[in-house]
Amino acid sequence: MIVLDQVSYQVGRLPILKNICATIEKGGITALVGPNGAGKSTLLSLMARLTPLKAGRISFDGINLSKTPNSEIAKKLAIMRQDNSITSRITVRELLMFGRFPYHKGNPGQEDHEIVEQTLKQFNLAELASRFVADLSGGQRQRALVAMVFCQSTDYLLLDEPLNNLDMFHARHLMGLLRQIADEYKRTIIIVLHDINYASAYADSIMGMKQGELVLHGKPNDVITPQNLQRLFGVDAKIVPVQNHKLVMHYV
Ligand SMILES: Nc1ncnc2c1ncn2[C@@H]1O[C@H](COP(=O)(O)OP(=O)(O)OP(=O)(O)O)[C@@H](O)[C@H]1O
Repeated sequence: MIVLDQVSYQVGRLPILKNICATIEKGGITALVGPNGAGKSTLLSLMARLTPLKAGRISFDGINLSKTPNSEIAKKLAIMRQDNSITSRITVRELLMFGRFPYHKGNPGQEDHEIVEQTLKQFNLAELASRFVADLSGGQRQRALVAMVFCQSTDYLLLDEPLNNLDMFHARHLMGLLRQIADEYKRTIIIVLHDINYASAYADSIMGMKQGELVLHGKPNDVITPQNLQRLFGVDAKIVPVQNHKLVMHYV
């Protein structure tokens, strides 16, 4: 369980996050949605301790994030950030093995190799395993980065817009895979999504942020309403039920 307790953040005098309080249950997928600049990436970055927390408290399974050594955090949570340019000449397979670093400390064993090979298959990356990450297309690189995060075998996976650059097939494949990871491997996934329909179709809960505030938090079918779409995005759109999910027809 993740507890966000009165989390605030400001840059200079500019408030970026305002008193965020939330409890995210263990297991399942939580989608973080909201307009550009709402503070989603900042919140994820604070949760991963990439940005130091200055106000409030964040805990994972009762462990206070601010008071835990990096080596312990690295086995508890893994993050894929939005800005993930990789310039060094490493292959996809090496990237995944890098994700295992908190366990093998530079000396991978049989289990590390098995996990990497299995993950390459799971993420449809076997054919790209020997390619340099820097030479991949944006979407291929994105998939490799999510696979690296998965390889870290952490309870919590924080993913900032992993569907960026993915085509229809790979976006759907990745969301299906994340669903499987949550269900079968009992991992907890917090994912920033811009497409609310993927949140509706694959997430267990949605947190909606706007102007640094958490304005809604609940099950997709409860929070996807015309009023909330208007409040969050300023959009009037028809909502259509499809296979028990509410899909937002915001294209027309
Ligand atoms: N270091 C910084 N200095 C100044 N402003 C910042 C800084 N980091 C973030 N901000 C501002 O904080 C706000 C929230 O940014 P953040 O990237 O968290 O939003 P987001 O919801 O992830 O947006 P997007 O959907 O566009 O990726 C934005 O207005 C951004 O300009």
